[in-house]
Amino acid sequence: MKVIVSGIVDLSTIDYPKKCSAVIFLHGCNMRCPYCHNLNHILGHKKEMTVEELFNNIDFFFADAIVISGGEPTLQKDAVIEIAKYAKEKGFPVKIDTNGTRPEVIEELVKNNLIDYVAIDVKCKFDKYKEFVKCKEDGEEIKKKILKIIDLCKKNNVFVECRTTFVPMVMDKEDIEEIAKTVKDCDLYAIQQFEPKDAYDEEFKKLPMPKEDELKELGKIAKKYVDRVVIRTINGVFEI
Ligand SMILES: C[S@@+](CC[C@H](N)C(=O)[O-])C[C@H]1O[C@@H](n2cnc3c(N)ncnc32)[C@H](O)[C@@H]1O
Ligand code: SF4
Repeated sequence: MKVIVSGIVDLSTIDYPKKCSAVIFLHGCNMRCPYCHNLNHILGHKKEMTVEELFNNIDFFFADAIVISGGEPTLQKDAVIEIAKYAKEKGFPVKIDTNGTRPEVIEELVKNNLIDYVAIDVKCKFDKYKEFVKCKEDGEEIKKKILKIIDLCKKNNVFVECRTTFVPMVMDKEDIEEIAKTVKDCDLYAIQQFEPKDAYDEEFKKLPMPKEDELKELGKIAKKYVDRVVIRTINGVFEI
């Protein structure tokens, strides 16, 4: 089988907490998040290869873990499973970044011991979802799917992070409060600093980057509900 890849990063120190990872960006996405800094690249680049060819393209000199990201990697179910199997056979821990819309793919990974870390993006308050990210599911469906993934991971001892990229002017503390209440059972909730430079929607390139202090205040709100909260900024990761 062939994997449709948009890019590979041989070494990242930020994509897998506390590890140096190689990141595989799979092509395609079922959302159109206006703030997304990857989507233009993902949609514009496409290369088909086998999993073996993919791994031969990665320089493993420093990396000690694999991150499967994108785009939305779960859209390529068989590819994700094969990549995870290949990585596990080579002894690498595997993390997947997902928007949460394909719990069945995460279930297959979890049930077959092919995944160590699941990071689920929770985009905004659930009643704003459809309009904000242009997905086909409504907010309630998305919420059920996200909760199913959290439950699966918790029951099978797979680390599960939820995270929100905070975009000023279009989100506020109510978004964070509702999300944190909903995902309270996850192992970690991260609030990420929006970087406007490469946003998919031109209008979002004009929005400001949220200040660290603002994110810390939001982190305190989230902390009322979730045991472990961090904020991720261009200056690093801060525990709340
Ligand atoms: C590009 S997504 C790919 C994985 C998956 N589709 C998802 O949405 O989680 C990976 C991460 O990048 C974050 N991200 C996207 N655009 C960003 C931006 N402009 N600034 C900061 N983080 C951003 C997302 O919120 C997500 O946590
Ligand atoms: S942030 Fe993730 S879900 Fe949203 S458009 Fe980008 S790749 Fe797709």
